[in-house]
Amino acid sequence: MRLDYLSIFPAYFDVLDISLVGKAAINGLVEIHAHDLRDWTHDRHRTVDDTPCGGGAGMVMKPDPWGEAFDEIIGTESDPSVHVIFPAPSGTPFTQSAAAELSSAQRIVFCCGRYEGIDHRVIDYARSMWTVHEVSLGDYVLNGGEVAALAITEAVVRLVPGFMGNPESLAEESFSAGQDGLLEYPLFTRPVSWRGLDVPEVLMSGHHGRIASWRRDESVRLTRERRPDLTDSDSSGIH
Ligand SMILES: Nc1ccccc1-c1cnco1
Repeated sequence: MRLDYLSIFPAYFDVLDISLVGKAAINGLVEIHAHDLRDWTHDRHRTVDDTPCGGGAGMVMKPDPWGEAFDEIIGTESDPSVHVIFPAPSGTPFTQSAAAELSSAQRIVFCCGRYEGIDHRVIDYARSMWTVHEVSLGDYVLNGGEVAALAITEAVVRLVPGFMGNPESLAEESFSAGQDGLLEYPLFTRPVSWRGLDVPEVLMSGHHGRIASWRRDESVRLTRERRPDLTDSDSSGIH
């Protein structure tokens, strides 16, 4: 899988060389390329923004640098196998199932907007050429798409076959299919007693049936408490 990042702050992605994703890059599972959008400007100030047509506050990212960067990084041929991701507050909520789908992609290009956003024709052009995803991480405001791109990268790459040492651990995580769309149950390890707090006895009983039942009950309780929106979804085991 090749991952490209287009940003006016490409140094954000240096962290990928040290994180878990870095290991995948080393063993050849993942190829990381970060690019400075200003490399595709031609004026002395390396300008990437301009005032919004129709007025309004702030600045909008000009289409030209993006178009020239696309030509060089992706090419000028249409190819639906290339996934282009625009993190944006107006995007579709990013989910674990979207991460799972993207984990089989051979090529993902992250376009990290800043200012008030990117000239919409950039997205329209990208849609005419590749498979485009405008995605939001949640209902809050970031200063740009870089942090969202890092989060999406981690969610996707850890699902790439061969990346996780123990793929079985993926099955029991929150939002994984194996978890029935429920939140993960509380976890404990040694010591059994810590600052007057004890591991639930059932987990020390060695009775696998009771342990599984306790874990399921805890997942259902937590999901009902914190994510009632998940309790009605078809994927959750509770209704
Ligand atoms: N607020 C933002 C600004 C720029 C690019 C993405 C976002 C974003 C993504 N998910 C939530 O916010």
